[in-house]
Amino acid sequence: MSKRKLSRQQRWRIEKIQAERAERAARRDVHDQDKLDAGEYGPERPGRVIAHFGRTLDVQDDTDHQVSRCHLRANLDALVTGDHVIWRAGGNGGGVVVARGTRDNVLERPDARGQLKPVAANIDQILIVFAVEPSPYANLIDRYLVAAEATGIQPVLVLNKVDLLPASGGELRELLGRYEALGYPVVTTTTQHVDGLAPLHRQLTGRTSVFVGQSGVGKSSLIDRLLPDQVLRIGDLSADSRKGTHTTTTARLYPLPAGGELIDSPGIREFGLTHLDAQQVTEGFIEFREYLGHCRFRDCRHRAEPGCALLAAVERGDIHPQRFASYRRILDSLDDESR
Ligand SMILES: Nc1nc2c(ncn2[C@@H]2O[C@H](COP(=O)(O)OP(=O)(O)OP(=O)(O)O)[C@@H](O)[C@H]2O)c(=O)[nH]1
Ligand SMILES: [Zn+2]
Repeated sequence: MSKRKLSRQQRWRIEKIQAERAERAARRDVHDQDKLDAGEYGPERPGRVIAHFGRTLDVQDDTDHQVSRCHLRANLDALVTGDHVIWRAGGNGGGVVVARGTRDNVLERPDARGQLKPVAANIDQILIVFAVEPSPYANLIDRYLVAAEATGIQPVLVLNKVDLLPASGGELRELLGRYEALGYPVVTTTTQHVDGLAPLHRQLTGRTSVFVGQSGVGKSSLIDRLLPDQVLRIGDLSADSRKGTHTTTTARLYPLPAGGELIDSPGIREFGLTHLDAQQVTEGFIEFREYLGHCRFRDCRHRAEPGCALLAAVERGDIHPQRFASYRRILDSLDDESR
């Protein structure tokens, strides 16, 4: 068989599969529409997506908090964990999602091909976890803050393993003071004391949060303590036979015992500085914002230009030199990545 013929045959197979798929989806939608018209589904109710497996979703009702496995009307775009939806209950515990609410914000991550894909929505705060050990490298915190600022979601700094801090408090305490002065909430934790998570509990109550941070800082340890009843937290998804191991990357929303929610997945935990441009980095340093647009040259790169408002602020001591150095390093690393 010639190479060409084989590839034509393959193409045909692919087209056939796609056509069948589209037809199936259309049939299901017509079928749904019939059922909706015939009143086989209950009334429209608000809910929230707490997990998703392709076009199958677990939706928690806003009123009675019951979870129903729903499918998505074929005319709706893919939803993510955290999305507010309108759904209708069907027979045997299932249902159909008929509309998506507007998103306050969305957390995105590049997929295998480098395309940004939403992974979770409607998040109130990103908890950036770092630790006394392994200690954060210079500008790690700034990198996370810039990435968080670009999403529009409030970042919160969580310093874990404070049981390992020297009595004097060390440099990290000083560093944290600087971020507090910029207006960032800072919380310190330890999993080694019974009440070591008290300040964290206060920060989480009534909000939807995600945890991010470097390996080894204690994210799993903290989350295990926050969700004591969720031993199967991530593992239970891979037991779902319909999607195999792929579902382990799916974000899931967990209610916190004291109120509030946590959205977690391995992918979310690895959230970091990806796909940012120079402008996002510049605006990600919140104390720079009041000076932006005040440089003598409109295209000022804030390097050595005369009349640079940022450099003048650093000079006066209004911008900390370490934050400015950090800014330059992050910009330089973007240049490296795009080369
Ligand atoms: N001393 C001390 N050790 C801690 C604390 N919290 C976690 N650890 C330890 O730090 C190590 C790493 O904790 P993990 O919870 O696995 O960290 P992680 O951030 O989930 O790491 P990855 O799974 O690699 O992303 C473990 O040996 C924990 O026991 C703490 O408050 N104090
Ligand atoms: Zn400038």
